[in-house]
Amino acid sequence: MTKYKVVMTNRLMEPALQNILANCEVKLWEKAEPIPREQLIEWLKDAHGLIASGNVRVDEELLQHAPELKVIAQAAVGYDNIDIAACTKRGIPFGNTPGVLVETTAELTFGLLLCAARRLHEAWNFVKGGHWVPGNNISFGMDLTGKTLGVVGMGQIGVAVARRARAFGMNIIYHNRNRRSDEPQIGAVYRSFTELLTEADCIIVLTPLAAETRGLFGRKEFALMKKTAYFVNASRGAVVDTPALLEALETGKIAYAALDVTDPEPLPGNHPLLKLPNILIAPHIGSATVETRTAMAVLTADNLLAGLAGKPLPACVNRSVNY
Ligand SMILES: NC(=O)c1ccc[n+]([C@@H]2O[C@H](COP(=O)([O-])OP(=O)(O)OC[C@H]3O[C@@H](n4cnc5c(N)ncnc54)[C@H](O)[C@@H]3O)[C@@H](O)[C@H]2O)c1
Ligand SMILES: O=C(O)[C@H](O)CO
Repeated sequence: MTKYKVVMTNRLMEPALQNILANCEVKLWEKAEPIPREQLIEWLKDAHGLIASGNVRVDEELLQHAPELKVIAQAAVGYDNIDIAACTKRGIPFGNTPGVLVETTAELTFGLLLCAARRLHEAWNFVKGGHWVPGNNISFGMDLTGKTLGVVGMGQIGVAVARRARAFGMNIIYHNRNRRSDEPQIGAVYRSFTELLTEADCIIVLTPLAAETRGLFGRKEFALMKKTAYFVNASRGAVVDTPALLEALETGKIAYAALDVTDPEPLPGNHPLLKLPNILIAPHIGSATVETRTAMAVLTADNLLAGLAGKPLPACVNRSVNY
């Protein structure tokens, strides 16, 4: 039996990779740098399936070079690198991995806030650097208990973060594209975007990156925040205007930022954000545990194989082409 041809722009965790290799003829890009566009175009010319990754742009121009493509899958919930309208126009279902990474990403997101508020990475560097001598200490942090957390983007991960914040005795306000009907269950109170910015002691961003959220946090928004505010971004780097964040941290418009995502990514080693004392940056590791990356890989393989077989994807973004 002829096997379907599949292009993978990065490696997936076992056993999902073995499942795909057993069922398909695979071209796998394994190098650390993103696959060059020309290489991807060349590989896609007779491919039936594509496993994409966040560093690959899937748009109309790319799809023109993939006439046989039946399905695209990606091991991520965010899909800002994929032109969904272009996929839909060609009848290609796109599968992502919602749900399976919610608790893990919430752990990292709330963990960033906790580490930032208690200055844990400064504390560790202080001790490691041999500065812990009588009379010397790091600058003090901030209690979370009793403070107001503002969640912007109260979706699956936002709700899981709110649950953790409640356990820490925080009051929770949120802003979302649509006001939620389950506020009592979540234990969060709705605010307009401006109200949230002015009222929150800590702000956590968990919206998708889309046209309406690109640059959502700019100079004006940082100016509205409390000077003591802690700002956490675990969504996508481009939701924040990076020069505006830099200025806000340098000039004391806000107190501190903790980021799991940056613009650009990876952040170059000489980037001015890295020179600031009031920032903590992680290299986009929200979902990066063995268990969760494995679950994401399994769902991605299931999406791919379902699409190749012409069946509904377990998690499909453009369902209109895949029922
Ligand atoms: N750091 C990481 O490793 C990591 C991991 C997983 C997800 N993410 C990011 O987090 C995002 C959210 O994931 P999720 O699973 O919670 O998705 P979700 O779809 O469940 O939640 C997103 C929420 O944002 C809201 N929203 C959309 N546009 C908005 C706007 N303009 N203003 C306010 N709210 C808006 C939506 O209504 C929704 O409630 C993903 O799209 C992805 O970009 C990052
Ligand atoms: O969107 C997501 O799932 C994460 O950012 C992937 O790493």
